[in-house]
Amino acid sequence: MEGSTRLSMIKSHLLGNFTFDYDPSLDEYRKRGKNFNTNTLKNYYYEIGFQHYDELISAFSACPSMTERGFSAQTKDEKRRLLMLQIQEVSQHLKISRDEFLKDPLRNLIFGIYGLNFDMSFCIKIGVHLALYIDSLMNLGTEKHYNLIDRGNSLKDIGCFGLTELGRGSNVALCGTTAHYIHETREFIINTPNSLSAKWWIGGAAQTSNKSVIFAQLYIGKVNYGVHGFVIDLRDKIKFNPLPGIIIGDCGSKSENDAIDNGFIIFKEHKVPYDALLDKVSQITPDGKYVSSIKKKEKRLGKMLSCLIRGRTACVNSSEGNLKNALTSAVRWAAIRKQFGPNPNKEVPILDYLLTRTRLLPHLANLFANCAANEIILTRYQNIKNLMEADFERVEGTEFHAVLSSIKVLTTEWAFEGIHQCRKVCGGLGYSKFSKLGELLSKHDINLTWEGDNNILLQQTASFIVKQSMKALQGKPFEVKSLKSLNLNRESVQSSRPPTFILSPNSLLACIEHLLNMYLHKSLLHLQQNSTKFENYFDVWNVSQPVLQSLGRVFGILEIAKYWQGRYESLRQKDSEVFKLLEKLFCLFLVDKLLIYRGELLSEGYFSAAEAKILEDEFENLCNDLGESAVMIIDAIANQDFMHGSCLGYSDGQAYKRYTDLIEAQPECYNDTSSLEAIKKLITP
Ligand SMILES: Cc1cc2nc3c(=O)[nH]c(=O)nc-3n(C[C@H](O)[C@H](O)[C@H](O)COP(=O)(O)OP(=O)(O)OC[C@H]3O[C@@H](n4cnc5c(N)ncnc54)[C@H](O)[C@@H]3O)c2cc1C
Repeated sequence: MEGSTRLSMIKSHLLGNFTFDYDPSLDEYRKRGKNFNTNTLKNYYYEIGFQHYDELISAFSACPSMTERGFSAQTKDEKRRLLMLQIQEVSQHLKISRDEFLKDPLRNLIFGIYGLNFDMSFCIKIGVHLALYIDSLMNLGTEKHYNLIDRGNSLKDIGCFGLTELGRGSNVALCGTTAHYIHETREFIINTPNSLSAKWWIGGAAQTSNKSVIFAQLYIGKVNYGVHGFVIDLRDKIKFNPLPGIIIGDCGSKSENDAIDNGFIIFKEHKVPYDALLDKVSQITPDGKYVSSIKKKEKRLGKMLSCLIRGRTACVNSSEGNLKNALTSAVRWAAIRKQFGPNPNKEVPILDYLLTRTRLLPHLANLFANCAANEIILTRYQNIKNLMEADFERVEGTEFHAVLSSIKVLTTEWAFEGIHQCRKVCGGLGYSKFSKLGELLSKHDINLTWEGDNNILLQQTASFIVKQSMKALQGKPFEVKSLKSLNLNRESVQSSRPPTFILSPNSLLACIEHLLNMYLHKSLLHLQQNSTKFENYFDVWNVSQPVLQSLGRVFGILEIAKYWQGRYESLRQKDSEVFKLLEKLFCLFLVDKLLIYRGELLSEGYFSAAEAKILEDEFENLCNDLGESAVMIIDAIANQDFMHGSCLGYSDGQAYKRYTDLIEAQPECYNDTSSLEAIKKLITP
């Protein structure tokens, strides 16, 4: 037992009403796990950007507001104050500047990942400024905006990102805010023409930001040139009041993430200078003519929205952090918590039950898949960014958008389901605020909607696959890697059967590939059949959605799986035990996904009922086998205890003591008189 743990146990014996002997349950489970090198697994998991983690861990650990954050922040205001303090403290320990970013963009991305592992609100608050506001200036602005980027990086300005409106979210092309060009003075008048056009939900607008990138319809005379970005001062920097012609309010309490001050913004004929226009793509010449390097309006909109890439990336990263923190609590707690047993005097840990293992282990496999998804982005992001800077319309850019959209959907959904399962595995104590699981679930929830609603994003992935396939059917071969495994021959897809050794990683992967081809042909068939029933493509597309959504999903699963397999293969020679462990997690991931689509595969005749049964058995075998090592796996990849902050998930395994200490530390624990008067009135003496 560590000295500090022993000391705090002695103190609690003296002060509290709950006393516990040292609980060895977690240590005992650790000894049971299959012997593998946890360092190899840790190095594998954090390999990309490994060099940056030490800097981040020591910066975060040096901030008292982060290591001792506790559970005291209750109200919206308290949460906001604490968050600002955390940002302030971290910024004193970490160098952030445009030069640092350009020198090493990976460092910034890893900073985002680590921050999201600490707390979504923390990272989103600073992320809206650093990623959405500053990225918009970098992607859409020109040299004259560099000064603003530097000011933003050194926190002399704080900016927000104003796209969504009260009346319009997903359909941003129809945003209502207008920017009318006045040629005489070379200014724009920014206006909110009606209540539904108020900018809404804008993170950081209600209190923190003095600047914003605002998206508005650009008009010259009566001609509308579509949505453009403008960088606009919102407040004076002395009193922090909104400038004349700008009204700002708070969007009110939310389900969670209240530390982020989401606000609404109304413009009343507010004048801004010409340089407010982020003019990399489009300019207005001195004689008042509109010129643009991207001719089509909808393509220009695509460029404007490319600023959302990092936001979407953040959703994938944050899913990994949230799910990992939840699993850390649930797996450790399941090794500590004992219920029932063959011997009435000796209960067994709930993690011993096959049922618990089948509830937790598929989510652990998803977590490793999410880690692979993070890496797909980390390894491709800079290259794609450079390619798109040179030529925005490159097909590689569209492909990246399709891949990112699908993996954003998958990972955010996996994390949501996984966190909820972890809450249930932790039973009643999982519902306590001190387990952090409820907070994680509510905070994570919005990842399924912001940065592109998941259902809309899947449509974009499906649209990319369908368009490219139509071109390929007309004789233009697939140009991008992710589509090379598509088989355009419907008969050959329909007649294909699973490889004999259905349970090997390659055979399972082949089944997923088949599933993708099956959904491709189903989608094309649905679109074709529906085009005879409906007059316009809008309706054809909409009624074909159920099958198109599956196409978008399976595409992402295959992309992640292909990447993941390549990564763990690199360990085959280096460490055969860790290699075998990762291979099992990989197979569990694929088996779990194939079981989701088992009905479809059976009805298409791809599987027989006996083959489906083999898959079901394998699912149980893998969960059972991996369940034995689950604590060791979590130990290898878990965050430091202060990062997850859950009393159930601490690495010392003293969950009961940590929980009751927190309960007794609450001022109202033994002395809550808040409703005493009302109770007295209610109860007749
Ligand atoms: C806490 C929070 C913070 C935010 N921060 C910001 C910010 O800083 N800046 C900013 O600009 N925005 C921000 N947003 C807005 C966010 O990006 C939008 O909420 C999101 O894009 C979804 O738009 P919506 O809410 O209008 O939903 P809608 O677009 O109205 O969608 C509602 C439902 O309709 C469905 N739907 C829509 N179209 C279709 C279709 N064609 N087919 C089938 N179904 C469809 C969707 O799937 C969804 O389920 C924030 C939102 C929240 C809640």
